[in-house]
Amino acid sequence: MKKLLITRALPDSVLAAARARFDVTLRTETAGLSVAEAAAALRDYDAVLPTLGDGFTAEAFTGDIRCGVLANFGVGYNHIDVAAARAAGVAVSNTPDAVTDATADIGLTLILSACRRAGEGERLVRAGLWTGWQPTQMLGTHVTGKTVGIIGMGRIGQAVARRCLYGFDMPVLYFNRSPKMVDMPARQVDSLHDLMAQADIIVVTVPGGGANTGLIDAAALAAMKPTGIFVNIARGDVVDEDALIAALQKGQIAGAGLDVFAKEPFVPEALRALENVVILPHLGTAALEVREAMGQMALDNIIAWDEGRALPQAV
Ligand SMILES: NC(=O)C1=CN([C@@H]2O[C@H](COP(=O)(O)OP(=O)(O)OC[C@H]3O[C@@H](n4cnc5c(N)ncnc54)[C@H](O)[C@@H]3O)[C@@H](O)[C@H]2O)C=CC1
Ligand SMILES: O=C(O)C(=O)CO
Repeated sequence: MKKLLITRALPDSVLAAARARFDVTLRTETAGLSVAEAAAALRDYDAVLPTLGDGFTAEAFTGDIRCGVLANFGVGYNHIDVAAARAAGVAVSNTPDAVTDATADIGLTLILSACRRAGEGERLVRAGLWTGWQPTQMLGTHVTGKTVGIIGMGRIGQAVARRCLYGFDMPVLYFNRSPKMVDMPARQVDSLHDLMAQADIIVVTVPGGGANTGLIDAAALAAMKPTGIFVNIARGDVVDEDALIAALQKGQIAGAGLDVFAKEPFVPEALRALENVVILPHLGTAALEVREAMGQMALDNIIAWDEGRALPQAV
């Protein structure tokens, strides 16, 4: 039996399926693998099922390598240096599609919560400070009919766009790195700053890492409307977090909804102190059947590798 390292606890059904087929070591820590631990995993196991936060940097691939496949649990693989993996003969796969609807749903959760001040309202009630319904209390941004601007019109971006368009009558604008045709009435905008300026609500759905680190900087945020709401469901490093905090503190934008942060699980105190920000602990795919589908997809890629077949979701 091949030796498989699973770097984080997974749903029972996925673990049972993995154990039926492989000699499984399950790591139960919640923190990701350090670079040294990632290097040791590549040295000691035939296959690894890693996830976000694990340190598969170029340095991790410089030692002895026994591992033949890294089957990532998640669609985002910015924690894996894929070029270094390829050079070391390690195949990489991910879990596209399995994550799309759930992550888009969290995007809508953040749009609605940030616009309608849901977090702030809940804190008020829990603190026993609600004095009763009033026509002028806690007025937020009306979502229906507002223009949404999607940055990165891939699988998740399109799923967010469809929900906005058909659920909330929202005109959809999008900015994609390459020209992108989509099967819905949405308009592609040629410049990131034009998109930031034209939309009422911005949703970021690009991959993290590489050239996308710092894509949304102070200048991009400054292009937004003062009434604008900024939502990030992609990766924290895509946004200059200090610039975002400054924009929120100055009232340069109206609010934000964030599922991801630059240095997870660290969330800056300055961000946590802001009433006009809705903060979630990277909940995009946090539903049992979604996590089961992701785990089974990762496992199917390891089985394909074990049987000498092409990886179905090769990166
Ligand atoms: N919050 C969460 O729990 C989750 C977050 N994610 C994140 O969402 C990301 C997107 O996932 P998918 O939609 O499946 O990927 P995808 O590959 O289908 O879509 C990404 C899109 O972004 C575009 N793009 C890339 N760089 C760009 C740039 N600089 N400017 C404009 N467009 C750019 C690509 O051309 C592509 O259309 C993942 O890489 C992951 O980091 C994914 C799942 C869950
Ligand atoms: O799939 C991903 O990239 C995530 O962030 C977690 O599901």
